[in-house]
Amino acid sequence: MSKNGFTRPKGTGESNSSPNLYVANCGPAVGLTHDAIKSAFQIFGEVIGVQSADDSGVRVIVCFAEDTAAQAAFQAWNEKSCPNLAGRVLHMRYSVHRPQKVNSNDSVVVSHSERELGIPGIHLMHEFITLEEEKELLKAVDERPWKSLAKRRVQHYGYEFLYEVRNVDSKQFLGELPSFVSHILQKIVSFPGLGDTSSKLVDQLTVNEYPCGVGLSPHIDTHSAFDDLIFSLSLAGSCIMEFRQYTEGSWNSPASSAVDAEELTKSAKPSNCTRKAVFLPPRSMLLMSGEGRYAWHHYIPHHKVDMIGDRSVRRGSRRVSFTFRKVRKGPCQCNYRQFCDSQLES
Ligand SMILES: O=C(O)CCC(=O)C(=O)O
Ligand SMILES: [Fe+2]
Repeated sequence: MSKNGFTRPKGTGESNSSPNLYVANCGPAVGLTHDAIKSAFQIFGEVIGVQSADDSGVRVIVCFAEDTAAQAAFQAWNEKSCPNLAGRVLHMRYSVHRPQKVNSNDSVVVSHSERELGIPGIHLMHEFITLEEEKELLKAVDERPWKSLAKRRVQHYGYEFLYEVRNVDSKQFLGELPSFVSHILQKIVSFPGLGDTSSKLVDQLTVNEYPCGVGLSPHIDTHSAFDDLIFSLSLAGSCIMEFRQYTEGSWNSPASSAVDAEELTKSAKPSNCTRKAVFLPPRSMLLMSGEGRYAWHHYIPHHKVDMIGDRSVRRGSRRVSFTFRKVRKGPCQCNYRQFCDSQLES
């Protein structure tokens, strides 16, 4: 079963009837975008969509509207050098969609883009880094010591994040962010639409490594701890991130303790909140700012399989995130007092 819930039908050969083709040796990692693949396959009939079959970047699922179009493509291009796709030899199989069972009570519409999500201040950029850069970042952190929490491992740079108080000790500077993230810092500075704010000069990095099925409790990053902009880069595996706007929330609800208090909120069924979610693929950069950063809780569900519409997406063996923030000097003066520890406690 691929991570999208597509699988090879029983039996072999061209007798199989399915509008979906699993196509190997083809994908963004070899310079073929999903759009380019879609237009190439469209000569056989309407293509509903092209999606990654897994995180490799070289295997895709091409979904046609009609079985006959998939058969025509299979006959013409399977195991042949394909002139419309840079002469690559494509390896194909028919594939069918078998959604996996998940808890439907938990369902929330999952968006693929910031526009669909529609939360002010939340931005998502796909393919923020290349596959090569992703590999190098993972190698760099895997060569450094991890600190084990109850269910995941972390590394902190710049300033240590103290989970008990959900804050940093701003007097304990650990040093500049490591050189292996220098090119990321440059890209952050030129993230579109940021303007001239000093909060893009991030100085704190938390690296989280989540094993498959581990998530993160709903929380708002403490206002008094960090400036307006929070950047989170996803590596290795995907997940969905849910955003919750509580009507009667406060800065530390619904979980009154640390971000790592997974058990506390694991079973909490939200009744008094608006929920939205976005899919975070590997190499994407999420920016939380403004209302999305200050007034919405963010949450990674504790699932091995995320439901995206009627598709099930199995999480990889791990997801590693790099969260970049700027430690706040002085109290937060945001317009979201209800969620602001600086303004409630002063
Ligand atoms: O893993 C992520 O993308 C988010 C991490 C996060 O929200 C946090 O460390 O506060
Ligand atoms: Fe967070």
